[in-house]
Amino acid sequence: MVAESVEEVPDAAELAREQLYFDNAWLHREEMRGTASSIPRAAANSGAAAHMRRYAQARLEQLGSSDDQVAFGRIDDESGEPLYIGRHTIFDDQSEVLVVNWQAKAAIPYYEASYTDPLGLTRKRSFQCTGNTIDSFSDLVFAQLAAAVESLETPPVELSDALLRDLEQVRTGEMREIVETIQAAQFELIRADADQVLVIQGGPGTGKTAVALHRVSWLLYNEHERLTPEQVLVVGPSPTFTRYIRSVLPSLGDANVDQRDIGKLAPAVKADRVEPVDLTRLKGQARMAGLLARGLDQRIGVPDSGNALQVQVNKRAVTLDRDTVTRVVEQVRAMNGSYNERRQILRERLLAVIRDEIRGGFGSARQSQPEGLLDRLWPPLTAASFLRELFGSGARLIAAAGDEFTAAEVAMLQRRPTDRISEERWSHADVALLDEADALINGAPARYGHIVVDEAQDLSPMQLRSIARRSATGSMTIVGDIAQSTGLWSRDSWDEVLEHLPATLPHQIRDLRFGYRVPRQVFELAARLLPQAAPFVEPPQVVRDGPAPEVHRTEIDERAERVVEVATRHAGKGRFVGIVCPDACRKAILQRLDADEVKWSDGRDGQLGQSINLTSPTEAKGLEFDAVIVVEPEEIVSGDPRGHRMLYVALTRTTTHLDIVYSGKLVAGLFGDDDGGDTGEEQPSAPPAVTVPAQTRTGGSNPLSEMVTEMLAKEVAGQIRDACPEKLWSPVLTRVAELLGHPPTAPEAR
Ligand SMILES: Nc1ncnc2c1ncn2[C@@H]1O[C@H](COP(=O)(O)OP(=O)(O)OP(=O)(O)O)[C@@H](O)[C@H]1O
Repeated sequence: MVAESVEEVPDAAELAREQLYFDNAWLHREEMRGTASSIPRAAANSGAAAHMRRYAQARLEQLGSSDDQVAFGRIDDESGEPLYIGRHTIFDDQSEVLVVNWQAKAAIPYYEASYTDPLGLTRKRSFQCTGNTIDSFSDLVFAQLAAAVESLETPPVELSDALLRDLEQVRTGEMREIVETIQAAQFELIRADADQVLVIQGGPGTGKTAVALHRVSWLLYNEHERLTPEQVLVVGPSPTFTRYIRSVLPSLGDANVDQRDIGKLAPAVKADRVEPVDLTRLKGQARMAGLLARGLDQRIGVPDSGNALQVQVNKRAVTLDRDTVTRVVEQVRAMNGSYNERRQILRERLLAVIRDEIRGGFGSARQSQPEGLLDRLWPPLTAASFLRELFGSGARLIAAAGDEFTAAEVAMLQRRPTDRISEERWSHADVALLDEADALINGAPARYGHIVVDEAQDLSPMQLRSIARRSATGSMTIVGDIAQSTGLWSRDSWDEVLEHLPATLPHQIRDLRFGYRVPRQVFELAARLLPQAAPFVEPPQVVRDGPAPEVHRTEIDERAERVVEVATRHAGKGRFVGIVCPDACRKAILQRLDADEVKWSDGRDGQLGQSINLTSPTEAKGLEFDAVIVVEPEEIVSGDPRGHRMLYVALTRTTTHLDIVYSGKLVAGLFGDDDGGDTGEEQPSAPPAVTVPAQTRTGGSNPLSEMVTEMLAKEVAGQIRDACPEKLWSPVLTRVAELLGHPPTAPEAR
């Protein structure tokens, strides 16, 4: 469990001294801001001025706003020399550093010093400010901390008040930077070597996304000679997620990083075609890459038809020698390079063949039109036209499939093309195929020096290939949680992801163990799913408490009303609310929201609103809300091949409040094993959360289950008592047991 850290209370004189330092640093920062603003005025011409304006703007952004506190921390080493840590470096008139920025190597001990290894520090101070006015500060004095810890049996997790305060803050629709409170284990990953594939694995809310984004900022600062913001790509699972995280890097001063969702990597198409699950899965498999490569190669060749080798030279038809053309085509086909690069080479070679053929008889070869012949030998294609023609032709598909696909799979891939290519409708799975085809036809896309992939555990092999081909060096940060891996590509191991990523650099898988988002009471409930969802995963250790989850049992036709009622109650208290509901319940809830004129936002639109948001469990991945309402958990479980994982995701989106609204069955195992068939009346709230540590949640008695049993038993007893005389109680109970399929054990046998 987490222990209180040893922190000193500030004294007034020291506070005043610190404020003087802050005021002085503030004045110097203002001077630096003034200098930055005047840079464009020094430009010799308008071109230079534009360039300098951009530079000045970037410099001003780096320096933050006038209202920002100059520093958030200070470290003192054994020499007694303090070092102030802030978001931006501040110099005085003699170019001495007054405040060092958090990414600087000198700031490392601020994050990584601990009572076991203080890294030469005697003290770490954290400031709480309003603007640049220090309200208070707290100190960790490492010698005192070590002494205090020695007296404890279990070493504590060091948690500062600043961290706990930060975690308690009300959330908005956008993720925030966490530079003030990054924890040592997180910082170690943030500054891990760039030359690797670093996999950050961790339970919900362990800070994986936050760490990956701060890692980008760290690398941009410390590796600036080889990495610019434009050379970094951050890939998220959905537009909503990308919007949710998009302001973190700009707020760290790194605005030009390319942040996109996985659907936006390929050539732009509208991907709204709905396809059967089997087809989506087939299209995501890596062997589709072979099919596309073969299919494209099969578009090249010398046609049999009579006039195929005719070209017009100086308005006269000339037929080229078949053997010669065939030899040239085969030579070019065997070359390296994209389809279009080689097509260009073939054009040049055809001109040479024409030159030889006419030997000056029909005028110059330059007056020939080889385009028609070129198109017949090597047709002009775009990714979309190639894929449309491939899927539209059984013969082409069969030839491209070779031995690697069954006849049934080929039949599944075939579809009738639309009359016009602009009318073609593409599916999500097609997007990665279009990207693969585009790379084959036009060559590799723009490549990046470092790529971050969030929620990587769910991506298809074809999507992973899309990402891999954008990596210039193999340097990547892969983020996710195997216990949250759901959908068609749910996995039990990172190896299945790594096999599709570049292997030019070594990889390592690192765990984050502390859960910062989800309060203990909620996590203990969610963790009950883990033995079934991901038995091999060690649950994170939660760091704070919150209110117990509430369970609402309603009639099916009152379910939407109850959901909206709970959501508006939370929203009324200024909370950022997420309704996580399976598709089957969605319509009724949104109708109810509209009927009640409640302002809400649709997670499918790619943007979260400030108040009530409606999302599916899949869309909710990676997001968080102050209050989460999970609707009909049983349907969430049955709606995904890894339904228990999906429910685990849904339940762990909250930073504070969790409500579960259901009308059917409650998922077996969530509240114990006996609650699946409960038919009781409304159950206004769940029993309080158990205090069993997550690590010991399996085996032994189950207090939550006992409480539910007790509650339901009392409810049923009340109904029987009200409904019939005492002499009927026993036969009624016997009949109830029979109806449930469990004849009661004879009393004497118990
Ligand atoms: N050191 C920290 N200081 C302050 N807040 C933190 C810290 N670490 C994590 N958090 C907060 O915890 C919450 C969860 O973080 P994040 O979304 O990065 O977790 P995650 O591991 O990616 O979760 P999930 O697996 O659910 O996507 C965020 O609100 C984040 O700001």
